[in-house]
Amino acid sequence: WPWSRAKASRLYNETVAKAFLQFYDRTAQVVWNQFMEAAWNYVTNITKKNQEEMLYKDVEKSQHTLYFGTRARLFKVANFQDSDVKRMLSKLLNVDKAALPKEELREYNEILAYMETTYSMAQVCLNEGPCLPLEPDLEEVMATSRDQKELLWAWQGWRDAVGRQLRMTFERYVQLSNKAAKLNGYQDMGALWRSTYESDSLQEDLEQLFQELQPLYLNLHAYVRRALYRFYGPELIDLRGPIPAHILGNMWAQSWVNILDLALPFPEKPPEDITKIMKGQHWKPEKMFQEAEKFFTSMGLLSTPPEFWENSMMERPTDGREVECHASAWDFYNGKDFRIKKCTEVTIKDLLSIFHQMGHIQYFLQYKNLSVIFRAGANPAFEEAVGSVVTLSASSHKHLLNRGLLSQQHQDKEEEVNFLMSVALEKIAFIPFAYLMDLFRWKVFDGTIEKDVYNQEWWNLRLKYQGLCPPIPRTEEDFDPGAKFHISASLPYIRYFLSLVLQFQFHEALCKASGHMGPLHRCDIYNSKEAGKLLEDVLKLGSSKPWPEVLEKMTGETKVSTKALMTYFKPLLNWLVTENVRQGEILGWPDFSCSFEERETSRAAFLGMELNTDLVKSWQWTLL
Ligand SMILES: C[C@H](N[C@H](C(=O)O)[C@@H]1CCCN1C(=O)[C@@H](N)CC(=O)O)C(=O)N1CCC[C@H]1C(=O)O
Ligand SMILES: [Zn+2]
Repeated sequence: WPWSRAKASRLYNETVAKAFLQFYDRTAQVVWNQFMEAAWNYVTNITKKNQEEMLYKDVEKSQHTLYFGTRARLFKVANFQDSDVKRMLSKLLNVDKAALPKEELREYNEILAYMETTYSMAQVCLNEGPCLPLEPDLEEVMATSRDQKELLWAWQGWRDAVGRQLRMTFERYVQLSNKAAKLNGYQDMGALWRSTYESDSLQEDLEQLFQELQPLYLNLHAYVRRALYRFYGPELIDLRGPIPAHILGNMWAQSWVNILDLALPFPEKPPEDITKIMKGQHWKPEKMFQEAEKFFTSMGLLSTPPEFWENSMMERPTDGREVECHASAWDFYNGKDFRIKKCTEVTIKDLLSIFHQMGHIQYFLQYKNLSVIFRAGANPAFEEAVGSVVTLSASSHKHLLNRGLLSQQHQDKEEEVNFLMSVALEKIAFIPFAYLMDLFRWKVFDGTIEKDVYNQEWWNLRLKYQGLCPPIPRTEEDFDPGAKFHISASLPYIRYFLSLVLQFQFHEALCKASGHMGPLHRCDIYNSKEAGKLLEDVLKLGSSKPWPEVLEKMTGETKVSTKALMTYFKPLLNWLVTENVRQGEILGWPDFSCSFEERETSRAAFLGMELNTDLVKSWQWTLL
């Protein structure tokens, strides 16, 4: 190639750079597409042969990345004019795991496949009876059982089947991850992950957002703790302590919406059971995907190509194939093939989750004509926020009524508080979980958390940020973080924390564009071409511009702000604070442990905590 013959770097000029990038783009589309096909074949039919094929294609992809990554370094971008060329070249410099020597790259890819497959194939067996997979069975138990012994069985069984198996492998994964990061010029893998946000104040900004959301979370935590106390009694709940992690309706306690029935502010006005209505209307998975797509096309956004409907996996296969059920959206980087893989059940929860996945597909469609280098969200949180922002409208009373999924015409004040509580149990409960997932991994990568204390440090963070504790004593034989998909699949998570704030900021901007008047939580942007245009202009930029510029295009602001989220939940916060003061609730968990065995080990953690109760008390009064 011309540049390989170039005598001096003076030939590595901007014109050559453009040819170099075009050649990269054309070849990357082929190499990445082949890898995605092999990866898809593996996760939708887990066999040794398919794993070998995927590992082989992964090596090819890494060779391609390394070839271009090393040559990109030779261009003197400083005096280049074209900002796109400069931005593309700088993105090529990070070759991630491709920097590892051949043998270690092979070992690393085998470790990644082993961890993700262990998670996807794990089951928990009843004494004589069947073995239950996570989806839908164990998740169903965690969501619907109100017998704390049964909940404990599923909670502990899942962690024995997954976390314990990954403990040793994870240690080697950390070593190789950090080696790869260092070979790319980063301190550790956490630093490499954080670099995608192009901000040197990311961690401080995130902590600031978390602190702003604390009053909302602490009030919800105290209120839910009271509700669980009423149902499970004092032998399980200490009204001044953390909540046992197995009774929140979710395997990881990351969403509490499944215990809405126990925490309904006005139980005499329960919301309609939309899952029942869907089943009564004979909804099928395909109809759920069509419903989600229709939301986007109603806004004038792009529809999915035929390949989507031909190639997606919308249900768990019944032909005995082992598959990875964790839902995901796939871009095959050929501008034509986009898919969702989901073991869909006909429930409102899965319908809303499909909106999230369809948001990824819409982003893929909007940026499909960009260079592959720019086929990503403005930052990973933008990717996550697109589907979630549409879900905020799709889950509104107005929208569900309009789509025939609710029959009750209007919502009175009390029903509205019930509705806001259901959204808060999904969104507010999620805040500290989404924050601590990468706080934990960043500390593991930078060595603050050493391998012989992984599990107790995990639980110290779960105590400090979520106000949870393990229902039974944990040891360093356990590896509870590994029981969460993204940790076994080595997928960063801070994107979901940032997306939680961003999606409300987007919601406010899109609702304004749609001409919505009135409370934010009643807004439904369905059918709004103005909102669709605003969203389209943002999505088609992909990652070609720094994300603050993209955020400004959408919202007029260049900074992530919790203002919209606080506006959305204001009516609920008022109700919560009044209720908590009436009950004389303690905000936070000064008793810091669930059971006497726990008391000793976590005392040190608690005493080291910054949580300052006087500060918290002051909030209570200001909020009042
Ligand atoms: C159910 C959802 N699955 C992820 C998602 O949709 O984000 C999957 C797996 C990880 C990445 N991914 C993708 O699809 C990517 N290809 C998207 C992209 O292109 O970046 C998920 O994990 N969620 C939803 C909310 C909280 C979190 C959870 O359930 O904890
Ligand atoms: Zn997502």
